[in-house]
Amino acid sequence: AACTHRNRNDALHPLWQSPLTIPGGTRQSPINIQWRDSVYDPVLKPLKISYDPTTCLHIWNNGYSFLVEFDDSTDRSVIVGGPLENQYRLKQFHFHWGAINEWGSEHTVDSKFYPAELHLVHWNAVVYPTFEEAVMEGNGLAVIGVFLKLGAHHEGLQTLVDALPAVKHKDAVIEFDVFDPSCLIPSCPDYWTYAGSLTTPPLTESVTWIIKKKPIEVDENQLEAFRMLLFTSDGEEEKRMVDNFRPLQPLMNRTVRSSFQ
Ligand SMILES: COc1ccc(C[C@H]2SC(=S)NC2=O)c(OC)c1
Ligand SMILES: [Zn+2]
Repeated sequence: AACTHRNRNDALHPLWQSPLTIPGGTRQSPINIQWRDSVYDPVLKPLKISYDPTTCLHIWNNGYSFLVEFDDSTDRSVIVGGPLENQYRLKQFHFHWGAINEWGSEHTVDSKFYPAELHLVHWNAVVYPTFEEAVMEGNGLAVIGVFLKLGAHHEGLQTLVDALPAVKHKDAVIEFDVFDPSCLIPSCPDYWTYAGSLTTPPLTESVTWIIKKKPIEVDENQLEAFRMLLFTSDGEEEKRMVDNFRPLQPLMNRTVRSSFQ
């Protein structure tokens, strides 16, 4: 079902009024990760994650997803190592999800969709003066992708879920002042990495993707809480915020590397 869902009118998908592809794009995201085609790279280091929970600022509904934004004016919440040459600063995290549990993730593994996918967005503040400039550069961003699968209740996610009714409508924002997003990242160190892009406009090819092999488990109520958010502003005709993921893009001349054998 998911595959027909994706093929039917992808270009007309509500989220993609703008052109689906960028002219000359050679490293677009998301992609299908074919496990057996990924290449183990022994040179890849473990990813080092150090987040300061007090850098958390607020949650807001931007009309595409809900974002938790961080104070990225200093190096208090950073990642380093893995495939990265520099240290990258945490700017925000957000999710992508489906209307039903059969699909929702942006990346797939051996053509399997997960019900949702978490993106933790970081930028290269060592080389670039601002996030906006980093967004335009090949080594500007590093995004950690974490798959969500249906299973046990996730305690750490619940604090976030409890705040969602307050940001039901587009442009709603609430203060969210202490949260450590490392509780959303599996302890298993294994990941895939490849060179890709933003998955929404401007679709710039500036992302080093780090996709965790292990998903986190969340329960049905927690996924349903995502689905009660709205794409629309207060007062407009309600459109549920679901299926906010981009269709799969061609791998082209890329290799997906794995940190594990
Ligand atoms: C202008 O710069 C932007 C615009 C949009 C997003 C969010 C997109 S990109 C991604 S990964 N997932 C998403 O939903 C950015 O995130 C880095 C950066
Ligand atoms: Zn995303």
